Amino acid sequence: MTQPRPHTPAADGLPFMKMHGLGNDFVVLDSRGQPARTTPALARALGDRHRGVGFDQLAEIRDGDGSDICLDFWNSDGTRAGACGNATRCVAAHVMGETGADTLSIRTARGLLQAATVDGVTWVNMGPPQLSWDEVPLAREMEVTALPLAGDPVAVGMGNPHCVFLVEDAEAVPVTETGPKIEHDPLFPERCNVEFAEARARDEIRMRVWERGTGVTLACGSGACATLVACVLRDATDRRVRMELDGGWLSLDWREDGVWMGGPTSLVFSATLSPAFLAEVEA
Ligand SMILES: N[C@H](CCC[C@H](N)C(=O)O)C(=O)O
Repeated sequence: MTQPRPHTPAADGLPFMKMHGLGNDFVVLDSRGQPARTTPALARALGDRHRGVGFDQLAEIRDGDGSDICLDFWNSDGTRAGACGNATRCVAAHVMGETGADTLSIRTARGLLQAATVDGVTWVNMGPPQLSWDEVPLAREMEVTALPLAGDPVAVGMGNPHCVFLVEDAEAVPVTETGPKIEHDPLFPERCNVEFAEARARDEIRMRVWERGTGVTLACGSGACATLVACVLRDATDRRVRMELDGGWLSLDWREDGVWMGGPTSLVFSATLSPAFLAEVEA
């Protein structure tokens, strides 16, 4: 399809923002007041770091639905992600900056999430963990703390599936070798994100991640939440920790109402996709 869409005259292209949280990087489309734009083909084309823009996830803001905004997430392989903690924080910081409010409600595939700015830091409640086999989901009925996998990992749903390994030394883990094997293990019918967590103290965790549909990233917010939950279930840490990821530090707090996560966010630039690029994607 080469016809320009009515709400974006060809001459204007498609505006987007590039953001990151701890180096977990995002292209953000703001489709409030207009039809959603993302297709699997657009996500793949934009996610190409050589011929597109490059991102770990694409996030698309839409008009609120009983919430301030709605947010959809895509991986660079064109698949959807039900949750993305770092992009949620980045978009929340941006929208709260626009309105001057210090709280925001965000509807995602996972449900309604709350964000808040406290002392200049953006926090998001990623919701309560999903700890039954069919919520994660796993292939068949079992305890999420008793998976038939070497290394005795814990499965945790945070709106997307995670498999968390508690390890002695996170630096020594061959993430690019083990990550994809676990991502595609038949135990996870929707594949999974894979985390390797070293509990350094009751209040500190080191974590490295392999993301479903993306690969190694510098950070993963929903993965950080899943990691905290796994460490608490194994009694390796308390419910409130600092976590070091490859891209920096997050604060996490598993409260009654869900897992809260706070940390830095950054808007890198705003730019416009050329009509020629869009026409190529749509061709
Ligand atoms: N980076 C994201 C998670 C992406 C998860 C995605 N790879 C999936 O398919 O679930 C985060 O900060 O939570």
